[in-house]
Parts: sequence; structure tokens; C-alpha cells
Amino acid sequence: MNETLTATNLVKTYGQVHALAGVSLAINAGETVAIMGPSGSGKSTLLHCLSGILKPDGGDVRLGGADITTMSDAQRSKLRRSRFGFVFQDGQLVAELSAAENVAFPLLLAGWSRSKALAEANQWLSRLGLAEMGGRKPGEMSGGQAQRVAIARALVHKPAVVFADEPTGALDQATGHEVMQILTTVTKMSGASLIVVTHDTKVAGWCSRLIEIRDALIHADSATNQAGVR
Ligand SMILES: Nc1ncnc2c1ncn2[C@@H]1O[C@H](COP(=O)(O)OP(=O)(O)OP(=O)(O)O)[C@@H](O)[C@H]1O
Repeated sequence: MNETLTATNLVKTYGQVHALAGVSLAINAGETVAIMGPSGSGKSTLLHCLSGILKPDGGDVRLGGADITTMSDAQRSKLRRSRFGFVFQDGQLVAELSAAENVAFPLLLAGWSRSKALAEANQWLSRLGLAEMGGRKPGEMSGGQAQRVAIARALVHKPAVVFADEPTGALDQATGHEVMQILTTVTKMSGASLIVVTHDTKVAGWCSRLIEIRDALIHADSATNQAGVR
């Protein structure tokens, strides 16, 4: 299945503000892409349009043959749940659920039985070095551990694309480094592509491609030397 994520001429305005002024890009399956740029340049707006959270005013976003922009809200939500994974700055785990239940959540939404979903979730937690943590609530874990749970939740349903918005923003440098190593390794292993919005050049160094946004447009798009990968 061709699951290239393609954006063509994306435009988004808020009143007088041009958040995206005609952005086109294609991200191939398996690519790891960092999006950087000054505050207010349009990074989050781009991420939200690419992931179907926000509808652009103009242009389109396609995953393979499917045009996300013209889908009904219900179709787009379904595609988001089944083909996309998300990692946010603060994990956004459900506080009342255990780590395993949080990871199992996308599988339960996809119709898996509770026992199969929890077994798969626990396998993912082991893979990410959290074998003993399945029963803990997010509040009983460190920030780095919670972010690893969020990574497992983003990948458990084998998405085509993982979107990460400042995934290390709430972590110290060493923990952030570790989280990026895990995030890039597991997305590559699963064949998904990864799109990371970040202000941190070290975080971007874990990705194979860097897209720089300035004033609502792509200013530069190039391969990185993957300095973060040792
Ligand atoms: N909901 C909104 N209503 C009005 N203006 C908005 C809204 N969301 C974003 N903007 C504006 O659109 C522009 C782009 O915002 P965006 O959040 O995409 O930038 P960013 O590059 O992600 O910034 P940061 O690095 O500070 O998070 C900014 O001028 C911002 O103020």
C-alpha cells in the first residue's frame, strides 16, 4: 500500500494572520522528518492540518490515495484513529487508566477484545523497557517513562504516520535524548513515518530530514546528518 503523506498548496488563515500561505510537501513511508521554525511561523498549524485535526482553508492532504480534506468528519476521525499515531509534549495519557490500559486504548477503539488488547499493550511496554510498569497510573511514573507509554500508545495499532508535537519539551536533556532514540527506532521498526515539531536542533538531529518553516512557508527542506544518532 502506498501511504505517502502528501500536502498540496495548504493555506490556513486566522483573520488577518496567514498561518500557512501555500505549503506543499510529500513524506514517504518510513521517513523521519523534523519541522522547525521560529515561534508563530506555522509549525503546529501544519502538523494539525497534516494530521486532520484542522481543516485547511485551501489545498489538500492525502494519505496514499485518500484525500483527508474532503472526507466527512466521521471518516476523517476513523482514519486518524486507525492510520495515525500521536505523541504530545505532556503525553496526554488518561490519568485514571493504568499504563497498559492507556496503550491498549487504540486497539479497544478498533474493536479488539480487552484481553487481546492488554496482551499486545504489555508486549509494547516490554519492548520499550517498561515490562514491570503496566499496572501503574501515569501519575506514578517519571516524565520519561510516561512519554515511553505515550510512544507505545502511538504505535500499538501500527499507524502509517506518527505525529509528535514537542515530544521532549517537558523532559530534561538526557531523558529527551533517550525518548527520541526510542521514538525514532520504534517508528522505523514498524515502518511508519514520523513527523516531529520541535524547537530543539538535537531533537531534529534524530530525524533524517529537516523542514524549516518561516512566515507560513517552507523555507528549507533537506536531509540531516542525523547528528543525534550515535
Ligand atoms: N486558533 C488560532 N486563532 C488565531 N490565530 C492562531 C490560532 N492558531 C494559530 N494562530 C496564529 O497562527 C500563526 C501560526 O501559529 P502556529 O501555532 O502554527 O505557530 P508555531 O510555529 O507552531 O508556533 P510555536 O512554536 O510558538 O508553537 C501564529 O501567528 C498564531 O498566532
